[in-house]
Amino acid sequence: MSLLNVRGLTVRDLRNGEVLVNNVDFALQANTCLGIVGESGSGKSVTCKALIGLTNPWLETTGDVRFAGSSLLAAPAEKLRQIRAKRICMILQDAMTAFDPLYTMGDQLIETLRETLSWDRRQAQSAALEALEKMCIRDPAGVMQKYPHQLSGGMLQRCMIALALAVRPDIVIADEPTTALDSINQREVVDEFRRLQAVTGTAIIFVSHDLGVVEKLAQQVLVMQNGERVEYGAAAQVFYNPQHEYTRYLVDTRIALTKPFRDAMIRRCKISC
Ligand SMILES: Nc1ncnc2c1ncn2[C@@H]1O[C@H](COP(=O)(O)OP(=O)(O)OP(=O)(O)O)[C@@H](O)[C@H]1O
Repeated sequence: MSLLNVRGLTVRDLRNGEVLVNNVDFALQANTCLGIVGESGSGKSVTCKALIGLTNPWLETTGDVRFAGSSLLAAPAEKLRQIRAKRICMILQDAMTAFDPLYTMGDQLIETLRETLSWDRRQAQSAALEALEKMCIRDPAGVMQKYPHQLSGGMLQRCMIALALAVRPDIVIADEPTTALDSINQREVVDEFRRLQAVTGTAIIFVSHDLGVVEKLAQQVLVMQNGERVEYGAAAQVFYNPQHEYTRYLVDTRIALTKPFRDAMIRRCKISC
């Protein structure tokens, strides 16, 4: 049985009847990563938020979403809140807005762990430190004393992943977690997600418009366009033998974007070798 099973997920804007996500099916297996790709506005974020009841009140979600066998769409608000706190965590696009600028990272990590897992302060503090160490953050004690604005975007993303690591949810939903980062930090954050998966076995839904990033992480890929599922399957199949024209377009665009860079690097290497 899949950890998460989604059938006919549909999200409609009740104000104007617009269908934002239309009849989407997919599944997430334990200890795997599902990549959701598609251009801006294709419905990736709305899909993820709808799974865990985080959409605005004017959006109506229908279909069947089963987490470990039980329905998430039918779950009472309090149960859903508990699931979001402990079992399905969402990592947001912009790490800067996820943390409160008025508190140190240590206070925020410790308080979140205390509240979520009912730990005492010492327990939460050592778990936070351990999680930061596991994310290969140098001087974790120093980072705990810093305020968010004193840390880089990449470091804040790592702190968010560290928090997810400490909570050890069943599923982490990461919505474009590398968008705000430069390419070096992007690569580091992707490595952290790999580490997160290796250390905890957490299943990941990784949303991105960057196929290159998804290719490094995902075993399964869902391609979305205009709120519809256009392709879904094993990553190798989707990337190397795409069936749908739109997927071919995404793959070709990526090649077109990266080829000049790759060629330039090869030329440079040849000159200097
Ligand atoms: N809260 C909302 N209320 C109404 N419409 C929304 C809401 N959020 C998103 N939409 C609309 O739903 C559609 C899908 O948006 P969504 O944010 O899911 O796209 P996306 O694929 O995640 O894009 P991006 O890569 O830019 O984040 C868009 O047309 C968007 O304008």
